[in-house]
Amino acid sequence: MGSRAAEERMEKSTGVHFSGLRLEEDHPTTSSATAAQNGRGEPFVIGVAGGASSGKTTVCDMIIEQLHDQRVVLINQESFYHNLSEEELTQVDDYNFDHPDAFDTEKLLYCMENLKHGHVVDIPNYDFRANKSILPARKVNPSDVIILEGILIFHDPRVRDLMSMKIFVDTDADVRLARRIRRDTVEKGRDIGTVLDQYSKFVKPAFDDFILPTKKYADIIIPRGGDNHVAIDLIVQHICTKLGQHDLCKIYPNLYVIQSTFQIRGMHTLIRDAQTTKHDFIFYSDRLIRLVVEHGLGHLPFTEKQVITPTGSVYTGVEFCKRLCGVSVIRSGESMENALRACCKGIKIGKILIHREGDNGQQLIYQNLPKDISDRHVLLLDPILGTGNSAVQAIALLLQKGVQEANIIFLNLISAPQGVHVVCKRFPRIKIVTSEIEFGLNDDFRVIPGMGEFGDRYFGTDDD
Ligand SMILES: Nc1ncnc2c1ncn2[C@@H]1O[C@H](COP(=O)(O)OP(=O)(O)O)[C@@H](O)[C@H]1O
Ligand SMILES: Nc1ccn([C@@H]2O[C@H](COP(=O)(O)O)[C@@H](O)[C@H]2O)c(=O)n1
Ligand SMILES: [Mg+2]
Repeated sequence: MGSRAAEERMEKSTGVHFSGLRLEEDHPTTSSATAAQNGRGEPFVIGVAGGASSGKTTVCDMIIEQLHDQRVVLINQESFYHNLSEEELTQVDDYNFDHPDAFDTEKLLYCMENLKHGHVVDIPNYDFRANKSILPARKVNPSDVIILEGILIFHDPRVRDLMSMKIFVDTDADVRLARRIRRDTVEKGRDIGTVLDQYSKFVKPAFDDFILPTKKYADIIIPRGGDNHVAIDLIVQHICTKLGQHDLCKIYPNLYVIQSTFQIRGMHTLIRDAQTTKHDFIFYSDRLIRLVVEHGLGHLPFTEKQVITPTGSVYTGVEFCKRLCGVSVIRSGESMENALRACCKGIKIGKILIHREGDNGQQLIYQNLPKDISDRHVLLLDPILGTGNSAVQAIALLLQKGVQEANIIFLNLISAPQGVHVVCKRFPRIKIVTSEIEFGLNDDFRVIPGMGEFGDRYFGTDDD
């Protein structure tokens, strides 16, 4: 790809983003594409409803803290309170802030639509003391996870339809009232008489009439709010699983893309950068390869094993699968052998050389495989899955040698969707483990964005 084309691609795919957790003016940072932009699909939207002071914000903060390696943004329904007229402001005690009409839901939908399409949005900054929005608005960046929180966030079906997961925080009325009194007097500077009047006049009736009836829409009901660590752990686990799933994983259940973290994105950024030195390229490729290998090993069968610890106690664990070997596709695949040896002491590693003539004529040139390979689970090593043609040749050879299709785990650093389709359709029982799915292939059948000729960069045989 020419440098002009590369520049155009950069312009399209980057731009200034800010962590959704922070106000722009606090912590400007640059970050890379979000789920919506990197082809992983739309953001995962979570709705969190419940009575006022039930612990919604506390639960959201705990989820966000545990999702520390993901781009998450929290949007409060309270940001979309209608601004009161001067007259309403003079009689604010008669205003019902707990009725669905108190919110500008159209504006909320507009902001969500923009966020889902990858645009930065201005979210009003609501001031409870002034009973109105104040400037500056909060700049919110598109994120992988959007949490929508508010007493009536499940009321409007159009808002509910945005959500992939709905959580209702269920806390006793007396606890909610006690917390509200404390919060409104201490944080909002209100007197207790006003707080109690508002509660009996508006808050309690609205809870019964509008909030409680939306509990039926919840997928998960959390009793005890932020005290319920088990529920929060399970929610976080579920979100992580969903985020780790590339759309291709939904088509091919045997394709595993290791869950992206900022560390993994950082390593990919380095090895994909054409300016990265050979030393750094090897260092970060090795780190990523090790992760892929460890992940691949996790798909091997195991048997239960009990051992006695030095304290004389029984530890019930598992034993590694012993009938195992590696097979590297020469030459790039050899870069993965060290990581495999480091993880599996004394492992046998066979080799296959496939000559690439153009990109359709693949020819098997050389093979050196363990004699008893048919009895083994095989970790097939090739850092790049491009067209899938070499992979098909290599896998066909393994099957010819008697290896069970289900016993092959194909390990890649990066995989092009075309290669995944070719391999998974032809060999639906083999597993593919990869660290990132690429955009595709260019006219020369090279993976894009890719990282160039992996073998040349790793073994130092490129031009520089
Ligand atoms: N589990 C808890 N134990 C004690 N205090 C809590 C707990 N959860 C929330 N709070 C306090 O109650 C108040 C309301 O909680 P918050 O999470 O803001 O509720 P909501 O967002 O539903 O109005 C806050 O002052 C918060 O610190
Ligand atoms: N100016 C306002 C606006 C809203 N409220 C009350 O806030 C409650 C909702 O906020 P939560 O964090 O508890 O979800 C709701 O009960 C409103 O009555 C207010 O007091 N003043
Ligand atoms: Mg709140």
